[in-house]
Amino acid sequence: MAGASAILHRGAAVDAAAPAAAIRKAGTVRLEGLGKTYVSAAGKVVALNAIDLDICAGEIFGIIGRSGAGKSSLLRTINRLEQPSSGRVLIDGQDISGLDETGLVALRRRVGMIFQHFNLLSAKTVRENVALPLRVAGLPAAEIARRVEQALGLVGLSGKGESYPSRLSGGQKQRVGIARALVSRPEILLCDEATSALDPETTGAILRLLRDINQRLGLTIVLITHEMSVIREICDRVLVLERGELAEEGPVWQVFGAPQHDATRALLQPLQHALPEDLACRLRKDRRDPQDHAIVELGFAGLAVPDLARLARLAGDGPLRLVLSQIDRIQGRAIGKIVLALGPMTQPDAFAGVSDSMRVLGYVDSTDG
Ligand SMILES: Nc1ncnc2c1ncn2[C@@H]1O[C@H](COP(=O)(O)OP(=O)(O)OP(=O)(O)O)[C@@H](O)[C@H]1O
Repeated sequence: MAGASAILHRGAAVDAAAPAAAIRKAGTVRLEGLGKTYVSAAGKVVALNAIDLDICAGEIFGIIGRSGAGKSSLLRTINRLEQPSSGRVLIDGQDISGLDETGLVALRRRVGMIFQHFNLLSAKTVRENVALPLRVAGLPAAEIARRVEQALGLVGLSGKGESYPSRLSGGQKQRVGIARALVSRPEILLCDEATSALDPETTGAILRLLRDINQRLGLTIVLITHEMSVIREICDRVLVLERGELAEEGPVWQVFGAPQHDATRALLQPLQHALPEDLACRLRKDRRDPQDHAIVELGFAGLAVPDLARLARLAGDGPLRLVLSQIDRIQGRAIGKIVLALGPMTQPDAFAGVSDSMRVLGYVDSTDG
C-alpha cells in the first residue's frame, strides 16, 4: 500500500515516507459570503446565507446539520455542481465561478467526490468503473491500467477488478467509489453522506480508510453528515449548519466539549448518557436531611483532566460514589462528564475547579447513594 500511495500522490516520484503536509500545499477551500437561493414554482428557498469559511490543505473538515440545513448545497458549490447565488468559492485562491467548460473539467479532476449511494455503473466491472474518469480524460490505456490497479490497491480491492458492483457489499462499493475518485489524483475529496447507507462496522472501516488516505496522500477531505459520531471519529474541525446559517465552527474537541448553539446541543443529544432512571426518579431538588447525599455532575470540555486521585482527596473520609462516567477522548482531550454521589460531610463546592464545569443535580437519601 505504501508503494501505491507514493505513486498515486501528485508527482509520481514522491516518497511515501515523507510527511504528506510537507509535500502537499494545494487543497484549500475558501467560502466568502456564500449564499444559495433556489427559485421554483413553489417559491424561493434560502438554502445558504452568507457563509464565510476557510478549509486548510490536508485537513478533514466536517459539515453537520439537520435535514434541510443546507449541507448538500454547500458541498456541491465546492465543485460547482451547484452555482452560488451570491458570494464566492475559491479553490487554492482561484475563484471557480468564472470557469469555462475546460476549466470545469480540470476543477473536477482536482476535486473528487463520493456519494451515499456510491453511483457506480452496474453494467461495468469494478475496473471499468474506476477507469472511467481517466478514459474521459483520454489517458493512454497502459497509464489507465497502471493507475486503476494502484487505486484499487490503495482501497484494499486488489483482485476485485473483474467483479460487477452487484456482487459487492456496501462497504466494497464505497471503496470502488473512493478508488474512482482518487484515480484522478485530486487535491480535495468531497464526501456526501458517504457512510449513511452502511452498517456501523462498515462505517468504521470506511472512516478509517478515509483517515488513512488523508494521512498518506495529504488530501483535503470535506464531508457532510448528520451523525456527530462520524465527526468525532475522523474530523479535525467541524461546521454546524442550521437553516442555511453558520451556527458554529471550530476544532472537534471544542465543539463537542462546549457547544455554543442549540442546534449543536440537539445533534449531540444522541451521544449523551442520561442519569440512571432508578436514581433520576429519586432525585430531589433540595436537601431535606443533613445526611442526604449530593449528586454532582463534573463536566469536562477538553481543558481540565479527570484526576481520580484528586477527587478522592477532596472527598476525604466521606463516601464518594461513581454514579455515571462518560468521558470521551477527542483529539487527545477529555470530553464528557462524571456524576458523583457525595457523602454528607463533603461540600459540593469543594469540587469547583476540578473540572471545566460543576453543577449539583440534586439530593438523594443517604441509603440511595
Ligand atoms: N433543487 C432544489 N430546488 C429547490 N429547493 C431545493 C433544491 N435543493 C435543495 N433545496 C432546498 O434547500 C434546502 C437545503 O437543502 P440541502 O439538500 O442542501 O440540505 P441538507 O442539509 O443537505 O439536507 P439533507 O440532510 O436532508 O440532505 C432545503 O430546504 C431543500 O428543500
